[in-house]
Parts: sequence; structure tokens; C-alpha cells
Amino acid sequence: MTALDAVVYGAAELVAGPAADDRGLETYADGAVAIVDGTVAAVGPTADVTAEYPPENANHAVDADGQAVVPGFVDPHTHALFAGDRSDEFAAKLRGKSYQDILAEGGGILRTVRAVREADEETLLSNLLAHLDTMLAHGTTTVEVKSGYGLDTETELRMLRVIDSADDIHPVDVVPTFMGAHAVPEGWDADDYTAAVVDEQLPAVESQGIAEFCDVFCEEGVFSVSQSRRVLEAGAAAGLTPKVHAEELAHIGGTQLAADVGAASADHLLHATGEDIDALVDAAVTPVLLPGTAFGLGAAYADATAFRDRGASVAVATDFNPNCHSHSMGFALSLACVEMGLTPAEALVAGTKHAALALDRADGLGTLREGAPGDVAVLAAPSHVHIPYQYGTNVVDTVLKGGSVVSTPTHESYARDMQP
Ligand SMILES: N=CN[C@@H](CCC(=O)O)C(=O)O
Ligand SMILES: [Zn+2]
Repeated sequence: MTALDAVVYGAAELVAGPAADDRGLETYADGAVAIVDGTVAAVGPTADVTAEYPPENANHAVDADGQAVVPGFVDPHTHALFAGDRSDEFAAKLRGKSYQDILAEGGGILRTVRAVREADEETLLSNLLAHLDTMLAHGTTTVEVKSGYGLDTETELRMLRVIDSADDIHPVDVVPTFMGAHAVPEGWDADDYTAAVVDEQLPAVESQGIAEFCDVFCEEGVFSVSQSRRVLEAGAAAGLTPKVHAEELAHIGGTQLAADVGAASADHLLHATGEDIDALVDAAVTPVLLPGTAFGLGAAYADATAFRDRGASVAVATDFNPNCHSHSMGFALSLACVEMGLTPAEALVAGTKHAALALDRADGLGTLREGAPGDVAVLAAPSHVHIPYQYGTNVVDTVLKGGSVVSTPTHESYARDMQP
């Protein structure tokens, strides 16, 4: 027996995905989408979709009159599982301290590591679930979450177990990444710690089968290119697809490494060169740009238009972490437009279809085409342009995950009745 989970109909603008020529969007005015057994069964003009799938027969009938309907956001880079509070570091950065100064003093990642090692599994899980709630209310239906605040086998495994439990419990799909090589822990030398990641942590992670990707912070003063390569190659041998934090604070060759090892993505890329971009395009590695991080650091933004113009499928993520405390893909997309030069349509694709590529998802995730997961964000606004336009405002009204309504606004929505 198939179930008609949901029909969302009468949308002022329904975005099915990128246009066929990959320029602009495929949209329908007075559009609808029908979801059967968790998957998009039909998308198009309301009259056509509802003739085959009458809303009155659906478990969830959503009248989207005057509203835009877009694919749920895919956030392909976060460190959303942590404990502790680093707001004082934000204030210190405003007074002129650098991210590296803070790390060198035992703050930053190392401070979060101390807090996470002290936190029990229950606390960590409730922290992550609360963040997922906020992300979902902002329209995110799939999110990647990294370990990397344990930096020892026991705590890295604890983090991955929590990520796995959150995926089971919460409507948001949580994609697990092992990042034992996120920083060199206090009291260790980088070479010895690299060996511990490869010889102790990775075999333990492999035996539990609870990670899909392996990431490394390839950065001046953190892990060199050759140490990063050791970790990623051992990760690949353990069945984990590589990802690389590359050229964030300095240019040391992490992008070329990502291309060499066939990574799913190379992320940050603030200092990537034209040659680096070409290498990513040739190796089909998705660049993930993180404008919220540059915003918080007061750093120059990655040049998104250079990636686009050289043929890359640019993805955008929040990088939500204690150093970049934003759950909102909408805010990241605003920055991608205003500070990085993407159009609203390109930014939306970067936060949906291209973000799904960064997670190696080829099932239509990030679109509302037939066969794609039924993950939908209904906006309290008439077009996708309002996502970047209403910066700092959550324009997401109702969210469906696999055809079920999983988030509704807590207030009466007047926006839907607003006249242009
Ligand atoms: N750059 C390395 N890792 C994180 C920051 C993590 C932290 O500061 O806690 C990032 O991607 O921005
Ligand atoms: Zn990161």
C-alpha cells in the first residue's frame, strides 16, 4: 500500500531545482508538489499535480497560497556537536585577538575539547538535538556533523555515537564525519598524534561503522599536507570518503590534496588559487564555501564567482560551531550573495543541490524533482529571492521531511497574507 504523505499546492513560486542548463532555476508559478512514501511523486502546476494527487486524500495538505516552496536546505559542513560557551572569544576577537592567538593560548578548539571530554553522552545528545531543532526551524532537513572535539579514541567514538543517536531520534538527517585530525591535542606532537589517529582512532571508528566521511584540518601549524594525506588515505582504506578543510587561514596545498585523494569536498578555500579551482573541477571535488566563518573572523571571503566561472558546482554551508555560531542557511546564503557575488538563484542551488553533491548524495536530494526525498521548506514569503533578501530573518514557515510536516511556525503567520 502506498501512502500519499503530502500535497503542497498553490505556491506563488515552486522551485523544483536548478534549470536544465544549470543556469537559473526550474520554477512553477501556482506550483505544487506531491509526496508519496516519502519521495516526490509529482511536481508542476497545481492543476496537474492535484488532478492526480488530490490534497484531500493526503495526510498533510499544505495550502501555500502566496508563498514560495523550495527544497529543504542541505547544510554540508558543521561542527554542531559541542559543549561549553565560547562567546567571550567572540568578544576578544572584536577587540583584535586572532583565531590563531586564541588557539595558541589553549582556547578555541582545544577549549571545546576539554568541555566535550567532560560532558556525558546524555548532555552531548541533548545539546545536539537542541541545535537540530533550531536548524530545522530554519529550513535545514539534512546536515553533516563532524566529530573532532574529542581528539582521543574514547571521546571521538562518544561523539560519533551521539551523532548516530541524533540521526535516529531527530527528523533532520544527520550525516556523520569522523574528524580526529581537527587539532593537535595539548601535550602531543603533530606526527605522533597523526599516527594515533591512523593506528588507533580510525580502526576503532571502522569497527563501529558509524562514520561516512573522514575530514582533516590541513592548515599551517595544524596538520601538514603529508600528515593530512596519511589520515585521509587510511580513512579511505577504512571505507570513509575524504573531505578536507583547505586553505582557510593560509595557502599550503590542501586543495590539491583533496583533488589527489578524490575527496567529496574541499571546504573553506579562502586562499584557493585559480589552479586549485581547476584541480577541484577536474577531479569533481565539490567546493564548500563558508561565508559565516569569514564574517565572524572578519576575514576576506572566498571568491565564489571565480569558482562558478571556472565551472565548479559551488556549495555553501553554515560551518555552525562555537567559532561561527549561526544555525541559519538563510544567513549563509545572504552572505554568499552580498559578500561573494552569487545570485539568489545560485545561492539557493549552493545550499541545496550542490550541498547534496558535497555529501555524495545522488538521489535527487536538494531538489523537488520526481524521485527526490520529500524534504520541503515553505517560506513566509512569495519568492526564493526573499531567502537572501531578508538577512537575519528566518523566512521559513513550514518544513516537511520525507513528506511529514515536522516544523510549523510558533506564531500566527501574517506574512502569507501580505500584499506585494
Ligand atoms: N577550522 C577548523 N574548524 C572549524 C572551527 C572549529 C572551532 O573553532 O571550534 C571550522 O571549520 O571553522
Ligand atoms: Zn569545519
